[in-house]
This record gives sequence, structure tokens and C-alpha cells, in this order.
Amino acid sequence: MGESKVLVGVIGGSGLYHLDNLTFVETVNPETPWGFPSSPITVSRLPSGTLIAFLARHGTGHTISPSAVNGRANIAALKSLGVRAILAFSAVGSLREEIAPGDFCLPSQIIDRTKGIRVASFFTGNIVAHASFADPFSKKLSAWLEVQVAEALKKEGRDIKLHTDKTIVCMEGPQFSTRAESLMYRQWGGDLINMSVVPEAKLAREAELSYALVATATDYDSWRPHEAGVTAADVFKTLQANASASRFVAAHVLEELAKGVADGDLMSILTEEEGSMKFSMMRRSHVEQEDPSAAQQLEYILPNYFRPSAKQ
Ligand SMILES: CSC[C@H]1O[C@H](OP(=O)(O)O)[C@H](O)[C@@H]1O
Ligand SMILES: Nc1ncnc2[nH]cnc12
Repeated sequence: MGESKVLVGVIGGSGLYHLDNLTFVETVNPETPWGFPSSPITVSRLPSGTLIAFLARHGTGHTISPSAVNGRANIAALKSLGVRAILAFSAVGSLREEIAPGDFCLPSQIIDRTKGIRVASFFTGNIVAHASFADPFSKKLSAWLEVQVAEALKKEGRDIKLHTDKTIVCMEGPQFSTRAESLMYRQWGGDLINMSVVPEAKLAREAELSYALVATATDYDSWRPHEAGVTAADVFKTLQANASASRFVAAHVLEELAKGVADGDLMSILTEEEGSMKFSMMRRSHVEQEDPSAAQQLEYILPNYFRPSAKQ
């Protein structure tokens, strides 16, 4: 990898275990203070020369259930490579008639229905922080993606629809929802449902990384009257086609991002969240009770605040 840093990380979800058209550079498997990521990370070079990192959320053989994904290790490992922004892909159920299986979506809001069994923060020791999460996806990155994903889907040529500004429900799983839950999520304003975006988006925010989700619909979940409820077989039917469209979209988006960064006009998108944790921490400069091991762990993701010389 030499001196060059990896600017963008891609997290592949169900069905998306690798990307296309990239020049392989190396595979790395950093051990973070929170353990190893879900899969070794593939570092590749785009045609323009920019490096990107790819990580399979459920492992390359899809061996990790959504509740067992080590989100902290995944986010920390990507950050340790120099990544500033994450493009995450996810297979989702649709809670709306107009979002059909095969459609793409860039959500803007999350309803968290995970059950507290996933570790959802880097701040679990005696250093307390409350990250701002009103807008869970990076706004500039999502707005830029809207244009780029639409352009990519047009080029792809299969007339795939793109929806924006939607709300995604993240449930615990691994079982799918009941009909009553599915109907309730619609009443709550949910448009999509998955099992993965929490805590990934929360951890990315704590690590000051720009984060956006590219969701691809695989099914109508279980809210439609007179229709059978969703099964894994339904999801598998569209998974391969969605993954191939996602690879096409990723190739286009990453190349455009690399061009923009080289021209100097996109760096502000990649660094949108940088500095956002500065006033989120309850550290009091006159209190010397901070656990040095907690500070040392946090230095891995937030070196600007936790390098020994950076104590505020
Ligand atoms: C295979 S259906 C349920 C499974 O698919 C989605 O995974 P990902 O978000 O990683 O694409 C969903 O969140 C569930 O984990
Ligand atoms: N219906 C659904 N519920 C939760 N996660 C999903 N991923 C794909 N389809 C899903």
C-alpha cells in the first residue's frame, strides 16, 4: 500500500461479498482494540489509482448473523486504514407498495428496533460521550450519492428506480417480523427494514466517519394482506440481481468520488463528520479519573482527542 491512504471504505451486505473491476492490492486483517473485523479487508486500486477498502459485513462465507456482527471492529479497522467515508450496502425489505423488489434507496432516517444485545458505542468505559444522531446518515454524502447513484442506474440500463429520503427500521432478527410488527412499522412511518444499519451507522458517527447506506429492496416484508409473509427464499430471488447492480453502482460512484477528491472539490464530503465528537464528550479537564486503558482504546479511532498530548 506504501504511503497512500485508503479514503473510502465499502461494506458489503447480504449477497455482496466482493466488488468488480478493481486492481487487487492486498488483503489486510487489522486487530483493533475491539477484535478483528468480520472479514479480512480487501484493498484495491480504482482505475484512477485511488485506493478503496472492501469489507464483507457477515464474513466472506456469510457466517456472521446480524446480531453477532462486530460493528466496533469493522468501523475501527476501516478507520485504521485511513478511511474517511463509508459506503454501506444492505439488502432490505420494503414497507411501501411503491418500493418494489429490485429498487434502490438512500434512506435519511432510522428507527432503531434492535434489542440492546449489540454493543452500539465505542464509549463503554468511564469516558462518556453522546454523539449527535438526529441525522444518522451523512447529509452531504447522501445528497452527492443521490445524483451519482441515479446516473449509475441510468447507465446500467435496467430501469431500476431510486428512492430517497426514506426511513429504515432496523430490527434485531434473525427471524423476520410478524405481520403485526410489519404493519406497526408502516404506521410509525417506516419505509424499509433491515437488520444491520444499527449499530453500524452509530459507530461510524462516533468514529467521525461520513456514512451513507445504499439499500436494495429484496421483498415486501409481511404487511401485505392476502400475500404470504417474507421468507429467505424470497430474498434470495432478488439478491443476485441486486448485488450485480450494486457492484455496477459502486464502480461508478467510487470512480466519481476519486475524481472529485483529486480535483479537490469533494474532500468536504468525506470529512463532513470530522470534529463532530469534539463537544460530545463529557470530559472535564480538571478530573483525573479517566481510565488510561479506555483513553488508549479510544485513541485508535479518535487520535485527535486521545493522543496523550491531545488531552483537553
Ligand atoms: C438475507 S435476509 C436478512 C439479512 O439481509 C440483510 O443483510 P445486510 O443488511 O447485511 O445486507 C438484513 O439486514 C439481514 O441481515
Ligand atoms: N423483510 C426483511 N426484514 C429484515 N431484513 C431484511 N433484509 C431483507 N429483507 C428483509
